[in-house]
Amino acid sequence: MYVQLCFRIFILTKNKYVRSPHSALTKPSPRRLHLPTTASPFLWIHRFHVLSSSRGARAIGRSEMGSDVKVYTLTEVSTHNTSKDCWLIIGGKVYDVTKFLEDHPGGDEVLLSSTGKDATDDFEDIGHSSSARIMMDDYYVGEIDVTTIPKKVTYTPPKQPHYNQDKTSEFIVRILQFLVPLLILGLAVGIRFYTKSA
Ligand code: HEM
Repeated sequence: MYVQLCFRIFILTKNKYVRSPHSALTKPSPRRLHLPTTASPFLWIHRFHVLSSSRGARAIGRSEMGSDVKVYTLTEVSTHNTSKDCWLIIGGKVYDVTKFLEDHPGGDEVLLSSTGKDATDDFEDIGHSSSARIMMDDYYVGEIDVTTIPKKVTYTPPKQPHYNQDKTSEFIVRILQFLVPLLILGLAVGIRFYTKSA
């Protein structure tokens, strides 16, 4: 504790010392994380300390620190699938929308039908407004363990078989197309000739 205090005093005085005359014109931000202007190890230690403090934790974000975020599996979330207890998975996050069911402008049924799966696509397809996205924060309960969500199966159509791969049969068909009408014509002429002479 004492050593930490000494470091801080030293760093504060050192920061004051290294600050250029230009920076004195601007109001120094207390939240700014000072990047070391020198290769001083003290400044690196100070930066590390700020990052690991609660202030730094907030700057990084709750999810990256991972301490106060609850991570749920798909199976856990799937159990909350009734009008009295309804959870959704949208964008890797879990939302308890039970209290929102009646107020949802799109109705409660769509929300209930989006339980037990990743509802991100359903949510995005509607084209929800930015105010709807801000509203979501009120219902946030945790993160989803993405490994528990089955991967999307993309449909790839089966390869069509090439029926006309055999060139020989194609050639025979073409010849027949030409010969058959000729044969019919010849037959007709022959019959006509035969009946006339008879
Ligand atoms: C926490 C999650 C959700 C919140 C906070 C939310 C909020 C809203 C809001 C505020 C609207 C009004 C229009 C807008 O401002 O965009 C809306 C409309 C709608 N939402 Fe949601 N929604 C959520 C999840 C979902 C999900 C998962 C679906 C599933 C399909 C859905 C389907 C709809 C539909 C169909 C409408 C009506 C759109 C229209 O009439 O044009 N919502 N939602």
